[in-house]
Amino acid sequence: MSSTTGTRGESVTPANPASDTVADTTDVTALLERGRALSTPVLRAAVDRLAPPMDTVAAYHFGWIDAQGRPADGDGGKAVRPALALLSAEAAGAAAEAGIPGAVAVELVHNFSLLHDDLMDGDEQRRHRDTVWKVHGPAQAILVGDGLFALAYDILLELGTAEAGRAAQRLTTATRKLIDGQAQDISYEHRERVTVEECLEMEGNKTGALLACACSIGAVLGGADDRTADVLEAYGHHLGLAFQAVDDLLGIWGDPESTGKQTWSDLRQRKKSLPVVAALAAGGPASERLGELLAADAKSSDFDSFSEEEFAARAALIEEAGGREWTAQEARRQHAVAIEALHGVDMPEPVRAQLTALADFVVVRKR
Ligand SMILES: CC(C)=CCC/C(C)=C/CC/C(C)=C/COP(=O)(O)OP(=O)(O)O
Repeated sequence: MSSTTGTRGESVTPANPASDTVADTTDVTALLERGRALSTPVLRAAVDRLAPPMDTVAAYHFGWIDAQGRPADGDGGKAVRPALALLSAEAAGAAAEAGIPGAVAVELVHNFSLLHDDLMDGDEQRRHRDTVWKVHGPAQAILVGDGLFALAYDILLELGTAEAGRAAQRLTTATRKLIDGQAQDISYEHRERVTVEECLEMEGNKTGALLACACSIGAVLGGADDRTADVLEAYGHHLGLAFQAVDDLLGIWGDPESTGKQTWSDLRQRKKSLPVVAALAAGGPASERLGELLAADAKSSDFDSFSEEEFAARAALIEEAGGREWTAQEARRQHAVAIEALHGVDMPEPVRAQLTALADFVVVRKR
């Protein structure tokens, strides 16, 4: 496997234990850059429609300006969903450009969810800078999130075509799942035990649904019939599950320099992410000790001032109980199912290869 780093640091070097079995992914940086280049002008024009100061707050969130309002070239995210939408339009036989409104609509919903999620979780860092609620306050985080959500439908529905209506319906279904997944995720933080099945269902909702939707609405806007869109949606769903499994690994063992988030971010949040749930389900001494510690943590009034060492001890138990390896295997399994799903559609072979490369990137990413 080759090792290279893109202009925004999209390393394709194996980054975590999920990466053992994937193919070379060296062209992914170009795919992500293309998605970003084609969608950003439309995204910026959409954001400009927000009333002040929401337009400025959104520009800060996307990294176009800094906290002082000066132009910036900040980390606006990996743009995985736009890349998927454009490739799916091509898979349907259209030019990539046909997928742009879908790419932008999904990216708007994704960013709405990040703004609200950071506020709900009290997360202070995203994309290597302070979160919107931290800089501009909770009201702006809520309002700008709402604004991005509404803009997503503007972008689709002002096309005025039957395809845009079908795409908007798929976006609504995906957003409902995204919200369900978030509600499940939050409720699980307060539960002592969550099954692996419950965790996978939650992750399919909170992450799988929107990646799936990026694919299906890109395809619909590219002229695909519903069956073809459904096949690409299945690819995106399993890719989303792989994506979230890797996110769960990075949420415990990720390097903050790469992820742009705090150390041990998911442990600080008491997330019942896959490594934790799998470790608790494994049984054995490490699993039992972890269960005791997490049960005590749930009642501890000192949890917010836990040291790095205390989180490191919990991470070590999760790993010893097998939660890290199980999650890495799950990422690889979902990656394989996603690629297999692509066989259900006739598409130009270069597009199939690019969708495969994007799936490979998802399991080797460090951020
Ligand atoms: C309703 C509501 C509040 C829902 C929240 C749901 C939520 C935050 C799900 C997590 C999805 C996820 C993996 C985000 C990171 O995506 P990414 O790594 O592609 O982010 P990037 O754009 O920064 O690269």
